[in-house]
Amino acid sequence: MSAADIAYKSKKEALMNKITKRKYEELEFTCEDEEANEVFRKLIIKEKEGYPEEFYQIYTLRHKEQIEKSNLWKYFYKMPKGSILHLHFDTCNDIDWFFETLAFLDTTFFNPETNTFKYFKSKEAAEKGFERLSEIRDKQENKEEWLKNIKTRLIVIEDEVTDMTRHTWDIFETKIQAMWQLILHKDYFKQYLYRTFEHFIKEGIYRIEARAFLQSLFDDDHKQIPLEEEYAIFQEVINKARKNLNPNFTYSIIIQGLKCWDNQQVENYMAQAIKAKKQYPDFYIGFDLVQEEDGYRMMNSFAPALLKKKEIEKEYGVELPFLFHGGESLNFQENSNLVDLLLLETKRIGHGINLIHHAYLMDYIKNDKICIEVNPLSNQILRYISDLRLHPAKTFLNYGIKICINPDDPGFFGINGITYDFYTLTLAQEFDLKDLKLCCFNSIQYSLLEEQQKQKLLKYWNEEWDSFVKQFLVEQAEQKL
Ligand SMILES: O=c1[nH]cnc2c1ncn2[C@@H]1O[C@H](CO)[C@@H](O)[C@H]1O
Repeated sequence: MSAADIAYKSKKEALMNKITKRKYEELEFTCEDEEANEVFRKLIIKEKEGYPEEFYQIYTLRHKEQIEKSNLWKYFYKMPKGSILHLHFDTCNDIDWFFETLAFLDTTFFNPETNTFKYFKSKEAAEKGFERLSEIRDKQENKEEWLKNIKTRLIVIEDEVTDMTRHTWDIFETKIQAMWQLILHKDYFKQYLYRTFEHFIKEGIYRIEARAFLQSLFDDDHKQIPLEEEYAIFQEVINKARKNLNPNFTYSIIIQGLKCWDNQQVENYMAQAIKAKKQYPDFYIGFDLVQEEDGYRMMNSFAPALLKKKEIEKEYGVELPFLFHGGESLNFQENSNLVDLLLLETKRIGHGINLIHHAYLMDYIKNDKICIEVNPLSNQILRYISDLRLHPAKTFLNYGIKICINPDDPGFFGINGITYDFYTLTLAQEFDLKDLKLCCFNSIQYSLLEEQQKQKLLKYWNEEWDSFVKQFLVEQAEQKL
């Protein structure tokens, strides 16, 4: 090698060191991590060979069954993933389970005209148009076909995702709301929530920060439940999960309001949210506004209401951070919500897709360590990114921006848990094991856990991660023999 070659090589090495240091600044890798990473990188390329080109496009979940049977699925499933930081509390229904447990109870009613489900304590109490679902089923000649069809009322299906004559958000919102009057009944909700926990905890999730409405649960007479009772219901299910599934598990709520509200409604709701935080500070941990971002007002129009937060916080003597959705948009001129999110001091950003187009903000977001909650399959199903290879996740990651991987509304996408998002994003963008370790680490590091608890969870996750990597290496070595 010539002197010039040697100099070039060492210059390149120095540059690469600088780049990786910036990307991994808060994280360390063991020798086993490095070794496993090399194996994993090759396996990902091999795994990709099993799928056709269209795997990444438009509706990747059409390959759901093949994904579950793939060589690497079990590793993705078992990987200790840390936290889920972006999930809507009411969109996790495990459809098959629902039809086995709750759908045919005497209190489950359905209106075939409006396609809505609703709880009624008795037949006499049922509103016009609603029939017991079990009685509707009993009248069917072909029960199997009917069951298959009714299941599609609760999820977004491929035909809807690909039907360009319809706006997916309309389909999506209608289907979500069709379940509220049933699943948010206090007794149904307890079972539903526990089932959600089971899925996530089995997949190596130790914490969930879910977006939820304040006081959305109701009793047998459809009366809203007081905050104290609602809190008690959540705690009962969380404690059961801690006892039966994992004692390290925690669940907190980011209170979500709606973008269709006017500023007075937002302000009043925010005040209620701050009051709830004062009462249960570990449980109610943040504030957000949801719904289709470009379907309603822009964030700067909400600012007059949102800026009142500091005043209200002072009054109650607590702080309730903003954790806003933002940049879930393909409108680049009209939508500069990300700028407003920075000014409003959001702690994290849900989605952040159009940050690529407001690239002048990337430095601020990196330096302020504002974690981006990435939701790959949601972005594809809601038609923001049709090809997962073009998702900005890896660009953010390589730039040094903190990201974590999330499922957003898994039940409504017809899946359970978070593994599908991990798997499909990894294949699409050729994430390696170090990238994934970073995403998992970020999901704990940028959670809103109180510092001591966070350190404790990081330690636990680290141990789980190390044994996962060791096991992976052992199995890979055995396969080679
Ligand atoms: O990706 C999203 N962006 C914005 N809002 C969403 C998204 N997914 C769900 N919701 C909102 O959350 C409610 C359920 O809790 C949905 O009805 C929808 O308004």
